[in-house]
Amino acid sequence: MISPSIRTVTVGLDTRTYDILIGDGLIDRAGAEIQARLPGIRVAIVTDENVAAAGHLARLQASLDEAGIGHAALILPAGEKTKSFDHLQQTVGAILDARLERGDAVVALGGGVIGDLAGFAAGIVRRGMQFIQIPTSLLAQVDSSVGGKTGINTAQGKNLVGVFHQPRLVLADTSALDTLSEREFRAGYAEVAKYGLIDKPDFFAWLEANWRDIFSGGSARSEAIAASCQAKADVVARDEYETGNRALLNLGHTFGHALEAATGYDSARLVHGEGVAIGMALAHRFSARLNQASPDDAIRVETHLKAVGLPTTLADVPGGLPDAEKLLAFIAQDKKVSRGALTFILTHGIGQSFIARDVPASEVLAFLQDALAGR
Ligand SMILES: NC(=O)c1ccc[n+]([C@@H]2O[C@H](COP(=O)([O-])OP(=O)(O)OC[C@H]3O[C@@H](n4cnc5c(N)ncnc54)[C@H](O)[C@@H]3O)[C@@H](O)[C@H]2O)c1
Ligand SMILES: O=C(O)C(=O)C[C@@H](O)[C@H](O)[C@H](O)COP(=O)(O)O
Ligand SMILES: [Zn+2]
Repeated sequence: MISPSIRTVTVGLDTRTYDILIGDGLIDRAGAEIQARLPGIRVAIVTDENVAAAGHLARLQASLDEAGIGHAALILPAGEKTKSFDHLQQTVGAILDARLERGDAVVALGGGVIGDLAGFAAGIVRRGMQFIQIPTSLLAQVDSSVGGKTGINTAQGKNLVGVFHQPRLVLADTSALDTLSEREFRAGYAEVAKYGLIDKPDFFAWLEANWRDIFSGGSARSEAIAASCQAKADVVARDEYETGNRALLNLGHTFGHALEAATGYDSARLVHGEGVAIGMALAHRFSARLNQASPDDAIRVETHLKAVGLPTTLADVPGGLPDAEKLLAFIAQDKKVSRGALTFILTHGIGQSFIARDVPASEVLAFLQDALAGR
């Protein structure tokens, strides 16, 4: 069934092993791909207004009809604020109203917001339903659809409520990216660059040379998506529940998540990938300040992120930020905090990240004060 133009990356998790299929036109083949793996199921599609308006919902529904798969759909507002208790309740209600059984599937058709929310609902309705990811943003295709982290935000911080719940299948239709805005494509690129900065210096150098081809939809685009999925699959297969090195995937997120919370999850001001871009630039600068890395590496990271049009400093966040103490309070809610001690992903250089436990809050505070003052 799988054509040669479709790439497959496998996430190896014993009996819960699943495939990520990457290629053009997969939404139109979704019905057949689902029927082949989960015969006889019905599905609840969860999507958002932008994705539906771009025609992807209709394509998916037509494909499900063709395969004889019964379906219901819930269309939610677009944007980070949708990852909320209110929308979780609405999603759970819609799945139950559609009378889906435990063996039926929730299908997330959209970006990471829809994937995280719908995945959480799938993880808790009837104590765990089947879950299928059809990611339509670059960020979701390279990161959020893989690995089983699901959840919602609260006023206290990002992703503070959720469950691990792996999908049974990921269908990354690269043609869906043609309707994505440039801003959102750029934001997703931050997570692509992240894999290079974590432990793949050659991949980062390749991105520096090839990012234009990735942005213009050339062959480098699907290559970058597959490489990113492979990088994430390798980490998840070794450490599904983040008891160790999976935390490296959080590079840039300790600062980035605090910024998202501090801006009230207002997607007009800051989206996740932009927060991650600023967070990665800060993590490299903070590492240099703590004499862990050369300042030249921090400059190299910032130069590349700026070249693609991503924000890299606190001053790049429109509308102003709270003071350093308040930002530190959000950081103190991070899920990597252990017995009160802050954990950061720091680096010894490009592709040499490491988990730093017990980072003194006083160092973080002084760094944030300087960063807010533009020093
Ligand atoms: N679970 C994980 O492992 C993981 C990993 C990374 C990020 N995340 C989460 O993912 C979220 C960010 O994901 P995102 O950047 O995809 O945001 P998103 O879901 O808000 O999507 C970005 C925007 O693009 C629109 N969109 C998506 N696909 C489209 C398409 N094909 N055509 C037109 N418009 C389209 C959406 O409507 C939205 O406005 C954050 O909440 C973040 O915390 C989770
Ligand atoms: O999958 C992971 O593990 C990641 O950390 C990937 C991140 O890009 C993603 O944003 C994730 O949701 C952050 O995880 P969290 O545990 O800090 O909420
Ligand atoms: Zn992320």
